[in-house]
Amino acid sequence: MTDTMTEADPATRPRRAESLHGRPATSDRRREPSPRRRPTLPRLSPRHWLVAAVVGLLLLFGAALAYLTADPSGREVGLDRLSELAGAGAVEKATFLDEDARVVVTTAGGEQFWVAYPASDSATSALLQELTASGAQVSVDAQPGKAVTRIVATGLLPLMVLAALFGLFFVGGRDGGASDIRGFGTLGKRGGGRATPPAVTFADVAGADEAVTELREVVEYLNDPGRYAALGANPPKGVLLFGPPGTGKTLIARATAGEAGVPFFSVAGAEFVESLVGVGAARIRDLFASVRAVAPAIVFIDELDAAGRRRGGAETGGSEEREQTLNQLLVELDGFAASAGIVVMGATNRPDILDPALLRPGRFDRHVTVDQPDRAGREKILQVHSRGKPLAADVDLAVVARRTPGFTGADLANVVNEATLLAIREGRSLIGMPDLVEAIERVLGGPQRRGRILGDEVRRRIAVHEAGHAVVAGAMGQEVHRVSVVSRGSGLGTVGLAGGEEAVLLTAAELADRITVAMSGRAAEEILLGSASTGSEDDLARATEIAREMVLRHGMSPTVGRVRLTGSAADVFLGGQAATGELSQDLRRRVESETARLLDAGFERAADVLLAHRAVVEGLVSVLLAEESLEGSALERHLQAVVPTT
Ligand SMILES: Nc1ncnc2c1ncn2[C@@H]1O[C@H](COP(=O)(O)OP(=O)(O)OP(=O)(O)O)[C@@H](O)[C@H]1O
Ligand SMILES: [Zn+2]
Repeated sequence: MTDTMTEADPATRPRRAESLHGRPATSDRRREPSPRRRPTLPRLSPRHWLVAAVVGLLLLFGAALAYLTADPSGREVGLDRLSELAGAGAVEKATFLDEDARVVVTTAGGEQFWVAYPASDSATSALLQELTASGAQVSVDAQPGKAVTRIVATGLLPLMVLAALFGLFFVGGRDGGASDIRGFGTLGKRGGGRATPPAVTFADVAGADEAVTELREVVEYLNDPGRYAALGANPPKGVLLFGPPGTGKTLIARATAGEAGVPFFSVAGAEFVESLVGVGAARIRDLFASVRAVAPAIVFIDELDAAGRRRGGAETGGSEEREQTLNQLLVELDGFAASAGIVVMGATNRPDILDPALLRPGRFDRHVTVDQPDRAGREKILQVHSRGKPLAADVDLAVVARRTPGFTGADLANVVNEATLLAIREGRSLIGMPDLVEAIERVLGGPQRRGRILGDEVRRRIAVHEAGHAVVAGAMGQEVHRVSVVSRGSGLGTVGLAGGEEAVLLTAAELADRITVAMSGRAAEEILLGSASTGSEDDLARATEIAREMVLRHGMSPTVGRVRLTGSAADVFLGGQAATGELSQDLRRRVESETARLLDAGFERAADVLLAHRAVVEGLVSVLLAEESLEGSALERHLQAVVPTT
């Protein structure tokens, strides 16, 4: 059981999650500015190469023609005029341009003109002799450059243009075999995929161990799809990656393909939503046709929410198109067999707005959370990105990691990049610590980051809240396997508790414990910080729900009695609204006060534990502020003093 300090919709929580946490008063992380796209050089497909070749060849052809037809200097005169001048000894210089079939003549007076070769070769040699005899300085230029150019321009170039055009039609005429450059031609034609698997592997992904572990199954499946089919096992057909922008969802999907050695098709959800009805659906059909041709393969749909938005909303324009697109996507997802070896991975940071039909079994039924990295994760990411970069001896990546809480993988890649640029700009061959520090400032100052970073005070409050949950849960004998103040999905911090959720029966004492654990974050804030915050809203909602059910459903309140209050009024009550009618005024009051009493009791118990172990809580808070997350034996050591001995 994971207890997530969630601030968002239930849909954003990992399945089987129990939430003990709350939302900050104002921010809504889901409305974050859309993810930055790092500019990358487009990969050229054969099709693009061919287009480039045709254009290039045509340009060459034009240049050659211009060269060949360029006029020699001077005006043209007749042969007889030349003979006249030669006879008078007035020709100073005569050049026979063989390729142009012209004679360029300079007179004693410095005048320049040209004469076309006579009609026959013999006449031309006669002219040559005549000019030589006249005392003119005569030369013959065979113009080898022009000769070659003429052959190329009139023979070879047109042939090459024709060949390239032919290739273009051939490549363009079938699916696949193209790249994933966005916005060029139709999706079907460019296919989105490359037959060669990406070069990135899990080794290039750092600080996302949980996600990587879950995706190993996908790799295994792609390595041998037939085995899944033979065993009748449920293959990982659709995987939904969710997490904040820049946490490496695209990278992880690409690395999964690289690890499995299969082609990777990448498209953006928005590409399927056109204004023309039916175009998006046709693109999806084309895409999957190309994927089937090269399977096993991975299809990655970035920003899945753009195409997979909940249907039937009151939207203006484009909704019919969106519906058709979504339906086609569902048809494709249902259409391929377990042995097909096709895995569709979707990424979103708004799982709450996805159409529920997309999340059904057999579709996007595997959910992988891609978290913001914690301190250790950030250090590993920094290591990955500074691989092969010249770091000065004073650089300590652990220190950089400590200084960058809240930074995503993309932010950290940016930091290393900026630091490199700084060093280059100043003509240094090594990247120093000052460069990295300056780079952190620059990335922090960027427009994307400013809203996302949490102030020290808020971080401390989150740490206090989470430490409170952890210590109280530990004291209640629950197994706490992880505490973290790193935002997870849309949450602020988390406490991972083992077991519990699947219990068949729960005793009144166990329910009371749950209320106590839920109230403990709030209690810690009040005790250690002297005030409450909005961060406990979800915790309170949970605790209240449990308390109401104890009173109304399970007859666990002495004052209300061992009774199951049924009927619509009680259900309304359970739904959190004031009951009307059916429950008597008196009974209603008793239900209310019993609920409040159970909640108060839970709070008091939590507060008692926290007061008794205040030093443990404070110790945990400072470790959390430094390390950001704590698990395994390190966490065990911290909670040792509070865990009851059995
Ligand atoms: N865990 C990580 N390990 C190493 N590098 C990372 C990691 N996360 C992000 N990066 C770096 O940040 C870049 C951007 O990440 P990516 O585009 O994969 O994020 P994303 O979650 O898909 O974001 P978006 O929501 O913006 O699409 C990656 O190409 C990589 O360089
Ligand atoms: Zn909480």
